[in-house]
Amino acid sequence: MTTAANPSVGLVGWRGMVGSVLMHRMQEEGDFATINPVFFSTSNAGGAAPTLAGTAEGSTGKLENAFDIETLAKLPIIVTAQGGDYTKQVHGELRSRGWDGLWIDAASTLRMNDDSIIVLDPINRDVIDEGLSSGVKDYIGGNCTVSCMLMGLGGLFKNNLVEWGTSMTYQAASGGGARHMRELLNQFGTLNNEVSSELEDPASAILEIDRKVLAAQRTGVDATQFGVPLAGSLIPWIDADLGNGQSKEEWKAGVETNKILGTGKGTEGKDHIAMDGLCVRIGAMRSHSQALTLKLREDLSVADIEKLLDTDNEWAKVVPNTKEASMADLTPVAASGTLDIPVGRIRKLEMGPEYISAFTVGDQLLWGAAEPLRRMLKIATGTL
Ligand SMILES: NC(=O)C1=CN([C@@H]2O[C@H](COP(=O)(O)OP(=O)(O)OC[C@H]3O[C@@H](n4cnc5c(N)ncnc54)[C@H](OP(=O)(O)O)[C@@H]3O)[C@@H](O)[C@H]2O)C=CC1
Ligand SMILES: N[C@@H](CC(=O)OP(=O)(O)O)C(=O)O
Repeated sequence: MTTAANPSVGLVGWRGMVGSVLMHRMQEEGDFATINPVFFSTSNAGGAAPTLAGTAEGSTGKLENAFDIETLAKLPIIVTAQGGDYTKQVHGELRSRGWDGLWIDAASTLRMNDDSIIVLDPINRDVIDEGLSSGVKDYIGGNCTVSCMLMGLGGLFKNNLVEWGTSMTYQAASGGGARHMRELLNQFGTLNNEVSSELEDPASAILEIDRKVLAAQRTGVDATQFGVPLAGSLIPWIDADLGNGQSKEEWKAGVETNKILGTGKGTEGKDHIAMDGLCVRIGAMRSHSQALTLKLREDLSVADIEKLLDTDNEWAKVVPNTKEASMADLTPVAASGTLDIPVGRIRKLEMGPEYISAFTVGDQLLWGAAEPLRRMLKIATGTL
């Protein structure tokens, strides 16, 4: 039951894809019992606020205007999953009029600012606690690929065992947003329709089917969102072109990993970790996968590595490096909709005893987006 003693928390972006996952998790965990939610909208101010499990009946009232700085400024905490444009427009205005509340945000806009912290508390609770006690006010969720990697490989990263790493990603359509997910499914449907009669006939020629599918991919599928067909293909570039051969998504792997861990260049007592790789979009729905090559600082046994990973946090789950286990438990289909971060394919590589491979998968809407924000809100309100 919400009470007057609970802190008021502004919720912006609650009906979007990330916001909906966040609301679902908050209800599932009973989080509304410890806050007084104030729901905002950029499109329907004055409309009815949602009735969510655990909020006191009638306590949420009407939707407030998400651009009304006066109303926002009365709140001690604002959580937003509205997107980067909203953050750009509203955050600066709030701060410049002296608002000193906590801003908890899914968008990347403020992530690399010197006065913000990237939140992923199972990995960097110390950095978050230090930030809260030293007066940091902006707490930003990390890039989904980076957060999922660190959740799976935390046992090595946190113990300063990684000298450098590459991450080759297989990122789901959801990273682009809801419309991208729909487009992927429509593309699959178009391709199937194109050859449905041939598929019904087991005697039809597979190369003729392939020819028709390719022709449809090249001319017949709607690729408005992705720009090129994704179904039955892949896209080896995600996010902006930085002009130096690297995509922005690839740049984030290095800078965000080090910021989350507090291992930025020059951080006393903590070694910078070189992280780089290639980011690729594939036709998965909502879980990002990545294949890692890590150079460790020590020659650890595979058993020791597995133990470190498995015991680091309750969500990392080591998958035995066998064909059966990998196929059953180390896929987007296995991980989606769960908070588990399976990590497998762990073995020593030919390059030497300190070189290992690993493969990890994570639901990019849960640990990749909503869950770190939900937990940050609980930390901020003293309930985690
Ligand atoms: N997609 C992802 O994988 C990730 C996204 N993020 C961040 O989160 C932000 C939000 O992403 P995402 O949730 O995908 O964005 P959405 O487009 O799903 O939602 C953003 C806003 O769009 C408005 N909206 C308009 N039409 C609809 C509709 N039909 N259904 C729902 N909402 C609608 C809502 O605002 P209103 O109610 O005010 O109209 C909503 O809050 C991103 O911009 C990004 O910064 C972070 C990590 C991962
Ligand atoms: N760029 C990610 C999704 C995302 O929103 O990332 P970020 O939070 O770093 O902008 C993807 O396409 O899979």
